[in-house]
Amino acid sequence: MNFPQSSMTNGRRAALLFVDDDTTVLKALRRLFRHENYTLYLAEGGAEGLTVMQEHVVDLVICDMRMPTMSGAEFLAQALEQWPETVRILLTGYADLQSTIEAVNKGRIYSYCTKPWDDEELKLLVHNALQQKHLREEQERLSAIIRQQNDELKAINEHLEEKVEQRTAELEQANKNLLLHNQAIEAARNGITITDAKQAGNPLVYANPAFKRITGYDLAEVLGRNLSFLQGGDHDQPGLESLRTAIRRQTAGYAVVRNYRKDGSLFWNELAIAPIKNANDEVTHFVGIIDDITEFKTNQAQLEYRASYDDLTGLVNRNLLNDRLDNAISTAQREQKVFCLFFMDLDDFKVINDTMGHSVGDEFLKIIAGRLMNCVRACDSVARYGGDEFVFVCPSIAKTDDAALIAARIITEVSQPLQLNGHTLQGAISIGIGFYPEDGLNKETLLQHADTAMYDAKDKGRNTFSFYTEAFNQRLMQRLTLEEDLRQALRLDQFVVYYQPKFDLHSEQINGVEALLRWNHPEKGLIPPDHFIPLTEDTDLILPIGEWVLHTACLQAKAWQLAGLPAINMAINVSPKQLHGPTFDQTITRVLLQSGLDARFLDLEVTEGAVMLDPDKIAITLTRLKDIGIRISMDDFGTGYSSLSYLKRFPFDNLKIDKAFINDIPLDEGDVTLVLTIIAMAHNFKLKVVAEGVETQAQVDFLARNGCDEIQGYFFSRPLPAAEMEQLLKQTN
Ligand SMILES: Nc1nc2c(ncn2[C@@H]2O[C@@H]3COP(=O)(O)O[C@H]4[C@@H](O)[C@H](n5cnc6c(=O)[nH]c(N)nc65)O[C@@H]4COP(=O)(O)O[C@H]3[C@H]2O)c(=O)[nH]1
Repeated sequence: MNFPQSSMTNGRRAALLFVDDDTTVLKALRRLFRHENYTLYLAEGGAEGLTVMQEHVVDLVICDMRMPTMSGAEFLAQALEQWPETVRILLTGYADLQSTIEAVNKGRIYSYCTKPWDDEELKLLVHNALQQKHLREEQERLSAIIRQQNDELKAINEHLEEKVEQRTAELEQANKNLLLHNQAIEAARNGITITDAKQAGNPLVYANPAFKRITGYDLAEVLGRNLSFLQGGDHDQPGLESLRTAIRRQTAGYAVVRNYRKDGSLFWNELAIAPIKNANDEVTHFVGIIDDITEFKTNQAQLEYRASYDDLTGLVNRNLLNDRLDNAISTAQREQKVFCLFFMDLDDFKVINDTMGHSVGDEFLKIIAGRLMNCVRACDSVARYGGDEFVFVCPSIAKTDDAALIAARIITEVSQPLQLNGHTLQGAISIGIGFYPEDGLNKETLLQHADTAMYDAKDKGRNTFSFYTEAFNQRLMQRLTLEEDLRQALRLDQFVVYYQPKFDLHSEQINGVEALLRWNHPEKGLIPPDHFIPLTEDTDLILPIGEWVLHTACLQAKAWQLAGLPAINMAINVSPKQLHGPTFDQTITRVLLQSGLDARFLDLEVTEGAVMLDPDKIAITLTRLKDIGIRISMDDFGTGYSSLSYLKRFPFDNLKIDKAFINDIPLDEGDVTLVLTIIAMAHNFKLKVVAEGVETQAQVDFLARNGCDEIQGYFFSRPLPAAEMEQLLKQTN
């Protein structure tokens, strides 16, 4: 028989092992299979058989059942454990048949063959066993391949599923993103448009809701149209050209353009466009982002305006004035020309502001600004330089005569009465004029010199104009020096108070003194107050100096009382600035407290001009002072407004007739009538009358005869230093 397949296992010859203690059996078996295509191993016992199996690959074992030392069953059990793939066949006698069949059934051996065996049967058994082994191995190999392929398939499947899941997630995310982008575009504050770049005329295919909010157009009205309709007729704009170029070149573009809403109103569009490309890199659409920057533009314009113009009056401000002056100077230099500059300051504007409030003051300034503009040519610059200061640069005026004409016109215009808040007001302005280059080679000097000239105009009586002169500049410089000297005088204690007695014509006694300030200058000697008080008024120096006088005079009055001299009134001059100060009554109370002087001995002399500045406020202040016992005198009566209503309105105790009316009595009939009228009128108001500047016996007699209560003047005594005044008090009272 030929069994070619079974003799080969995995491409090699199958190996058979015969185990029997009987060498004749072994030889018989070898003989039987010698010519078959097998590799044959022989072992004379179980132990040797196991050694062979360890050293060689054995496909089939034929083993005798009954062997000494190790039985066939024992050997096969060990072989099964170590080489389960090896086919095991038992050679058995009939005596062992039962246990052999059991072994077959339990799978411990493949089959058995009873001794003596039939050769062909044994060969067939071996062949079949090997065939089966081969088939089983083949099946296992195939199963392994199938298992491996299954595993690979599973892995591919799992990978595919993973991929599908991932793709699905990506798609879901992409969908979400798309939705989000869509919502973002719809919710965007900026207008967003998409136009079709492939169609002629680049028509609109999409616009978000903000587009409607900004332009007022519904989507239905604008779809399919070219967005140039937003320009209205306003096509001549530089920004548009850059947008057109961008579209032509299919690139991104940006421009700020004027657009018009559906209602025709203008809005500033900060427009950015960008091309959208398809997969083939072709531009299919343009996206446009519209930002309505109208508010920003308006604010910007306002800021620019504010940087150059005065908010209140709309006149040029200092910044722009500086530029214009620079220009005027360079033009004048280039063309060898002269130009003129007016420095203007409203007279008594502070009074309007203080008495009527800032809003009236502002309105007043606006009206004046308008009037100034009326006086100049449209191309000239009138600037608001400070609170109530204005500057006018006039390149066309080169001669003093022309400048004087304009100045006069400005004064006339400003002085026209005007109605504000139910009041009739009359403006007044002082103008200083300087010429370039004569009065200043640069703008700072020119402005300063015109300002100096303006002070000259003020000095000349206000509501007038002055040309800059070096002489006045010198005077101004002296004034500045004097101011500094006065500050120093206060620091160095150079002020002294003189006292001039007041004589009571009824009791014929000194019943008071007036404190009069002197400046004991180390070089110039005693300087009278008229020489420096006006300046201290202008500079606020009067406040510390006035307080010093109050303090010194009150201390002096108290000192005389303490020295046993009869108690007399101490009259002290109060300047308008002091009186209008917010803490004047507190200052007085403090001075009284510090000096220890009883309020009823203090007599404050105020002028008509001072109370006139803000009558309501001053009436309250004076009443408050009067309430604590202080006396109030109206000084210099007759020189100012001399209004009867004032005598009623303010809590005056005394009325002082100015020296100007006393000088020529009793000879001048006019003055006599006036003085008699004042005395009668004052008495009607229950005021005492004091005559100032009494120098002659005739004046004394006249005044005594006509009921004047007190006199003050050189006739009785000049103002005296404290020590001399003390002597006089001792002698006379
Ligand atoms: N020709 C002539 N003059 C006479 C005669 N009798 C008095 N006088 C002068 O007339 C001035 C009277 O003072 P006033 O009217 O209050 O006028 C004062 C007053 O307005 C102001 N003044 C003086 N001291 C002070 C002060 O402490 N504070 C303030 N705010 N002003 C003061 O200065 C002005 C001038 O003061 P004075 O030079 O001291 O001049 C004093 C006095 O010396 C006379 O018979 N003939």
